Amino acid sequence: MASGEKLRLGVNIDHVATVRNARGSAYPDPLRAAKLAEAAGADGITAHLREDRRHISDADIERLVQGLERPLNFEMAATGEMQAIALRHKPHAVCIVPEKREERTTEGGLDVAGDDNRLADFIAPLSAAGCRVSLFIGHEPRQIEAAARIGAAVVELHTGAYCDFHAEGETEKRDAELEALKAGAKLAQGLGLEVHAGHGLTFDTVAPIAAIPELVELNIGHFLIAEAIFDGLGPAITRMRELMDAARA
Ligand SMILES: CC(=O)[C@@H](O)[C@H](O)COP(=O)(O)O
Ligand SMILES: NCC(=O)COP(=O)(O)O
Repeated sequence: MASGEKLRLGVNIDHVATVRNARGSAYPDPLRAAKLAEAAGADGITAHLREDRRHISDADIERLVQGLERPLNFEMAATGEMQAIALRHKPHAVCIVPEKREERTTEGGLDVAGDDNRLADFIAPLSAAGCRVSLFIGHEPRQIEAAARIGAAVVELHTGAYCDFHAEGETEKRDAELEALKAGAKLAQGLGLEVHAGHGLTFDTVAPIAAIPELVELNIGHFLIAEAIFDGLGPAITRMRELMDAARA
């Protein structure tokens, strides 16, 4: 990141759709939340169209593509169905995420090193269509090296374990995870990858991650939507922005 350039905040609006779907109602509307997030300073909007459609729907993606001012980061599994949807909409960014049917949330990163030929073939048409392809991975060097080898433009490092250790009071494990994320970010940037991070970040955990100088973008969702219940989405995003900027200052 060039000095003075701000760390971007991508706001993930998946869990607006989770609340909507809990009652099968038409509200709350993820596009309305996304526009509010843009007005509050989000640099982009992230939405994960899961194969089981548990939150974001195909119609949500359609409306986000039509209605957003800022770039859409479209998260999806590496399946033919999702590739066709991405190629139809050509969002600014496509982030490939591993999915397990029964998981509560995205548990780990992609095994790029173990699936490199298939993933190389999978991302090639997306890159050719002008989408900035990102791979959601752990901080292990072999995964980062494989991401660079297969031609991804971006890696997003999974911060879930760091956040979980923090919540559980496992400070030694949290700090070890943070060090590994720092090393991973450095390695990825050295290999020419743009480096993002996200998953599970909160007001309490964001600063040490935002301070990692190689990071260009954080994607944050579940906590911001939860916090919006108490303070509103705009103020929650403003506060997150302040914490990110302070960590960079
Ligand atoms: C890939 C990622 O970290 C986000 O998409 C996050 O997982 C939100 O979606 P879920 O809560 O469905 O996992
Ligand atoms: N890719 C991570 C993301 O979009 C947000 O994850 P979370 O903050 O909802 O856990």
